[in-house]
Amino acid sequence: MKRGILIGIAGASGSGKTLVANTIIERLGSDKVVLIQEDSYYKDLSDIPLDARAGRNFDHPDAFDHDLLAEHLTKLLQGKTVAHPIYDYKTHSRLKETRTVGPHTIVILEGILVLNEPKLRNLMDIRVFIDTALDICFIRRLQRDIEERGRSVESVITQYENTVRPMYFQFIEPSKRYADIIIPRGGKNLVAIDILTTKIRSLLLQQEKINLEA
Ligand SMILES: Nc1ncnc2c1ncn2[C@@H]1O[C@H](COP(=O)(O)OP(=O)(O)O)[C@@H](O)[C@H]1O
Ligand SMILES: Nc1ccn([C@@H]2O[C@H](COP(=O)(O)O)[C@@H](O)[C@H]2O)c(=O)n1
Repeated sequence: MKRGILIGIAGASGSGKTLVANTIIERLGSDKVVLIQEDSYYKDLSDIPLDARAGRNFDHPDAFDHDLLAEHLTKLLQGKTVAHPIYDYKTHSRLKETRTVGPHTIVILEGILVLNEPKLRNLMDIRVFIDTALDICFIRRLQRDIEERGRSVESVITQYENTVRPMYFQFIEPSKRYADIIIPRGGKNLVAIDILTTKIRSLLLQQEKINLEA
């Protein structure tokens, strides 16, 4: 039986998905809410040489283990515990250790391709797309990837031209059609974040009541 609610948040890399998700979680202020990131489910590339890994296409659906992600989401929504993988962007691989994630009433899933993938989309109760201009996304990504993901200016630009931008137009932007809510400008659209937080709070109370009565 389904005991949880799944909110999916998609959008370009750097559009503000993580910021929107974390702002909602902070505002809800409840330990019944957990964030799951599609990025944690990138396939592990530790079996290929380190210098060959960086050239891979990380923006194509095949780069992700969506079967494992769908399995973990299904378990979390049924009130079960999962061994959530931990991804390292610097080595393009999964760490040996995992994070134990227990049941939560609200699961927020964020990632570039979560609306593109039917097996994820079909599990969602609310589908959100963050619609931020691509040039703004690129500037944010450039800063973040250099500061947090160990990248150089040249590598971010090359990756953007070769894979990030083309895959956005092939897979991410078309998935906007599946959204229930489209949030323009992303992370600091506080009106949209407030509306979504209010809706999620009401779903949380409703689902908690159902779970108590079950
Ligand atoms: N509206 C905004 N204004 C300023 N900075 C933002 C805004 N939205 C996101 N950022 C910053 O841009 C970077 C990328 O945002 P993030 O939420 O990680 O994007 P995504 O998860 O979609 O890749 C982060 O450093 C974040 O703090
Ligand atoms: N080893 C990797 C794995 C992923 N990426 C890039 O991350 C982007 C998705 O993450 P966001 O937080 O930005 O949504 C995606 O566009 C991949 O290109 C990477 O560079 N290296």
